Amino acid sequence: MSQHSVIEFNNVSVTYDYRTVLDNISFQLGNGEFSYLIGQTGAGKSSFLRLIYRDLVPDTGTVRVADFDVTSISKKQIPYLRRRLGIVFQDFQLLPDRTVYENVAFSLKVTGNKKSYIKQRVLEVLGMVGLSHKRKSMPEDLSGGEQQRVVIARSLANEPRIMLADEPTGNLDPKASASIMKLLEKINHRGMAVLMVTHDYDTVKQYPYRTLKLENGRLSEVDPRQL
Ligand SMILES: Nc1ncnc2c1ncn2[C@@H]1O[C@H](COP(=O)(O)OP(=O)(O)OP(=O)(O)O)[C@@H](O)[C@H]1O
Repeated sequence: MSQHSVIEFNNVSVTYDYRTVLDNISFQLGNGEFSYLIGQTGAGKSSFLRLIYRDLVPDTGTVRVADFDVTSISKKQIPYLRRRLGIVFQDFQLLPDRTVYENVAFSLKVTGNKKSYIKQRVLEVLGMVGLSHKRKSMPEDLSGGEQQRVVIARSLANEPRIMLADEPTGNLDPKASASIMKLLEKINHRGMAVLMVTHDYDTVKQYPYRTLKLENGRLSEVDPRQL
C-alpha cells in the first residue's frame, strides 16, 4: 500500500445473487484526507463501508486498511482492524441506560485500558466534542446533535486513524448538522482521515471535499459544487 493512503481498494467486485453491486472498483483514501461517498439508495454505499470494517469480503480484488490486508486477515485480527476505525453509524447508537461518561468509557474498557487512563481519555474526548459538562447526563436528556457528538467522542476514544461516518448529519436540523460538520473538520485537521457517506447535498456543497459517487457499480469523482 502507498505510504500516503490509509484505505486502498484494488479491482474490488461484490456480487449478490448475480447482481453486481460494486464492479471492479479501485479507490484510495489518503492519510488525513476527507472524502464523501454519495449515491442513490441501493447504490452500494453500505457494502463499500462493510468491506472496510471486514463485515463483507469482496468476490474479487483486494482491500487494505491501515496496515491490514483485510481480504486475507484472520478472524482473530478483525477486532484489531476495527480499533483503527472510528465508526459513526446510525445503527450504532448509545446505550440508553448508561451516562454519557459510561458510554464513552465502555469502548475503552473493552480494549483493556487502566482505570486512570480511561478517566483521562474520556474527559479528553468529551472536551474535544464540547460536552464535558454533560458527562453525567443520560442519552435521552440530550438533543439529537449532542447525542451524535457523544457517538463521535466514543468513536475517537481509541485514537483511530480513520473515521467512517454513515449519514452523521441525517435527521439533524441545519444548526446541529453544521456543528457536526465543524467537529468532523476539526478531527480531520488533527490528522484523521474521514470517509463520510451522505445524502445531504446541502452539507456537501457547504463543506466541499473530494466527492465520490457510486452508480451502476462504478465509482467516479464528481464536483461537490455541482450537486
Ligand atoms: N446480503 C445481501 N444479499 C443480497 N442483496 C444485498 C445484500 N446486501 C445488500 N444487497 C443489495 O445490494 C444493493 C446495494 O446495497 P447497499 O446496502 O450496499 O446500498 P446503499 O447504497 O448503502 O443503500 P442505502 O442508501 O439505502 O443504505 C441493494 O440493492 C441491496 O438490496
